Amino acid sequence: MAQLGSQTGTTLDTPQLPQTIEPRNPGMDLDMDRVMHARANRSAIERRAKTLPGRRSVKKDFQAAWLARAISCIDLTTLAGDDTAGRVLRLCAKAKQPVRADLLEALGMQGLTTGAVCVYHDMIPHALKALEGTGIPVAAVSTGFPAGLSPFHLRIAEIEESVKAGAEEIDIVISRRLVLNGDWQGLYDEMRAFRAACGDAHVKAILATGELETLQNVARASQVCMMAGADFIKTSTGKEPVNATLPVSLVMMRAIREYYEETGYRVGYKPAGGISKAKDSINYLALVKEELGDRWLRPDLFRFGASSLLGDIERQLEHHVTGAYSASWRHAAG
Ligand SMILES: O=C[C@H](O)COP(=O)(O)O
Repeated sequence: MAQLGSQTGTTLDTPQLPQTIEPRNPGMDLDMDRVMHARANRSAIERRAKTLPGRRSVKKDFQAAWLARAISCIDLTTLAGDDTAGRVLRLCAKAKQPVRADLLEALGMQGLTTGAVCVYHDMIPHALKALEGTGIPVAAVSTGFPAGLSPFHLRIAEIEESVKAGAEEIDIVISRRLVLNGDWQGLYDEMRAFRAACGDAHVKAILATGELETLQNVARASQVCMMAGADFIKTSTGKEPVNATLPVSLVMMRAIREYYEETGYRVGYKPAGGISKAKDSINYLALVKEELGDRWLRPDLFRFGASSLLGDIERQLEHHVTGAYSASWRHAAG
């Protein structure tokens, strides 16, 4: 596998998981001082975010490795009302072999898979069967996804059912109204209960940032969910009018960094919704590298929630192999 590098000249090794898997985030008591201290200066965040797209220059030799890393971090997703077993089987086939075999061979990337497959509860058995023996985990969205407005006991029961069905990762949605009302104790208690219902499964907390009104709310909700034991914080369901953005990602990554500095626990990050271009995936990976460091550039701490990103990455890898880069990609890659 080629090394991963950036304009800084630094390199990373292969995208396999490290020997030591991160311990689960045990959470901590709700610390209201820290919650109220969590702030986000919108204009400073937006200024910084504007410097990102187009400035990232990934050397040509490293481009395929960056894209391979992106693939290894995708939660390959189908979350549609008309999902069928057949669609989930096709999705799982893509997760197992994300790129054409001849391309993988030409790039020396045999064995590459996506990070996980993400489906609704009813699709878990189909995904598990299709992924048997691959080590690719099944993630299930839960708690009345995407609105999260079903009765609380049913949201807990849904998590328990999905864990029982074999999902190793549960993507819960928080109650946005708790954030909008500044009810941080309520959010903490809700997240704590979701965490407990997940048992040994990893829990990703979807904040639905496009509905939280301010970046300060995003910063505070991130802190509260981590204190309550979230293993990942995730931007969006993909169903809000505004989903993952770079400014929101900056705020959430900085919250993760603060939590790590404070507690020693690494919480993962998952931008989701509307990420469909290979060059966008590079921007996100570069941001993770700059804000959190290389350790977060692995599937146990970083995922893209994406239904259509893989197709564009495959096209770009094909161009890489044939040498036929598109003009826009050349520009984005520097
Ligand atoms: O969590 C994943 C998102 O729902 C995927 O959103 P997308 O279909 O815009 O890629």
